[in-house]
Amino acid sequence: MDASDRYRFEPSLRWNPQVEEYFIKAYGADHFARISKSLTRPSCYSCIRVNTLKSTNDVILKSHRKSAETRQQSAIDDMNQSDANQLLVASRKVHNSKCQLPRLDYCFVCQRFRPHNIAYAHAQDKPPKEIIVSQNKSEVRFRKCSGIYVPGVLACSAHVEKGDAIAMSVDVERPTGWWMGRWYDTWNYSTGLQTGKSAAVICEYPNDLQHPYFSERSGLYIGQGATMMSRAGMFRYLLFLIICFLNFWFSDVRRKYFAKSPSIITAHALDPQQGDRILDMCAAPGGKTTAIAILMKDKGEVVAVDRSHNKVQFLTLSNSFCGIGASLKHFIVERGSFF
Ligand SMILES: C[S@@+](CC[C@H](N)C(=O)[O-])C[C@H]1O[C@@H](n2cnc3c(N)ncnc32)[C@H](O)[C@@H]1O
Repeated sequence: MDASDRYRFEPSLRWNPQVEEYFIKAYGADHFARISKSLTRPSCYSCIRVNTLKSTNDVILKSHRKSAETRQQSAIDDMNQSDANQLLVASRKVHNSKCQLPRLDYCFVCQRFRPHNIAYAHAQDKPPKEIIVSQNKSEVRFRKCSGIYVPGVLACSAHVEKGDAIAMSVDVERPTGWWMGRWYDTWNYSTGLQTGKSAAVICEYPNDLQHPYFSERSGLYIGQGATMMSRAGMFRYLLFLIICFLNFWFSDVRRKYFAKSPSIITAHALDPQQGDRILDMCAAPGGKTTAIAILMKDKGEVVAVDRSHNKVQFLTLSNSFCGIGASLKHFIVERGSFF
């Protein structure tokens, strides 16, 4: 395939005709076309809900701003003269502000300086270096507007160095990685729990990365990123961020202080009061459960149920880490199915 075709991606949405007609009537054709196009791009902001049982919006906002400045400075310090520098620095610039909606003043909005900063067509003046990632990982990352970590990488061009601009493609034929007759999915990004066995497999033998037939792989190009480590580094480190793809980071503000979650609106619509008894039927990973418990000021009763054993375990762990459930009369997390 010609490089000019391979490194171009023009995502578009196909709507159910009835839904499309409804929205066109509601918004007008032009406005709806713009909305439709925006939906093919990563969101340009994220909403952070502060755990008011542990901290306040002001404290978190200040700490987050400070760490964003530090990261930006370190990106500038790190600069080698590669064409990825601009991308790196731009992707680390974030602007945070308090949410202006009524009763949501304990949330803040992180907005990127250059929204939708993604190059869907690669500069054609030289053949790009490329990374192929698993479909599963790219979807998760795309939804969350974040980076790609080592376990999500299936193949990587030779001579990739830290700071290189990189074409990112998705292996659309394989949903995840394949090893010894079974699919692996080493890192659960939503829970942050690592399944030790399969992760070790990749570490000892990063099978796909060593394959010589990289150039024969088919991959759907989805955009450009900047590498945070060299190809050699990928063999050494297991879980490092490898592509800074539309990214902003929260790793240095600890999880117990906030959650990145739009569930907050749902919790407000429910309007839970202190002393209420609330059943959350499909609870994991706990976005609404924790939002509800916080609105109840941790006083009352919440029963959170999910059918997935692993997710229930994580929900229990993360809630106690967040200090939620400590003073609720009952805070029960169970495995079970409602439907
Ligand atoms: C989209 S997530 C829910 C998100 C969650 N409410 C929050 O705010 O973070 C859907 C969850 O429903 C669970 N689930 C699906 N079918 C279920 C069932 N029949 N009974 C209980 N849980 C179920 C899944 O395991 C999954 O964790």
